[in-house]
Amino acid sequence: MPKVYSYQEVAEHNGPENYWIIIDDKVYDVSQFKDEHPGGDEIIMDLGGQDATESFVDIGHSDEALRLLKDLYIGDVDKASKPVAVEKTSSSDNQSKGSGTLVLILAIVMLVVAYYLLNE
Ligand code: HEM
Repeated sequence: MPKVYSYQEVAEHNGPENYWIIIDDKVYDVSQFKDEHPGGDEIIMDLGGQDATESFVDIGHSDEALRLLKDLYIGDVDKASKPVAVEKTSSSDNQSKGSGTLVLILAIVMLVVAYYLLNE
């Protein structure tokens, strides 16, 4: 019998020591694998403690990736338990960083346009 974990238990493994993710109602311990992930560790850490089925499928991972999953499998998710929101501070940091860059680019574009208009 595979071990069964509640969404709450999985959500508690969202780093920095341990990262578990859910794909197709199965729980995978990706704490070590994240460092070897060809798609980068950041993406895995962002999804730590959460259901990553959609992201995993969207990428169109190869059969090799599916084979790797078998070694990381630790149990099933208890579907009777309630999905919980995982607190993520890093992704909101990234967002503000992203918009800061956008503002900088816009400012440079405006300066260049102003320069050309003034020199006409
Ligand atoms: C434990 C789960 C995962 C395993 C075993 C895994 C494995 C792999 C492997 C083997 C590759 C190389 C390309 C391939 O063989 O398909 C790959 C690439 C990649 N993975 Fe994952 N992956 C996992 C989870 C995820 C998740 C949750 C995401 C979230 C979006 C993700 C995003 C990516 C991306 C962006 C690439 C790079 C694709 C490219 O540059 O061609 N992976 N992964």
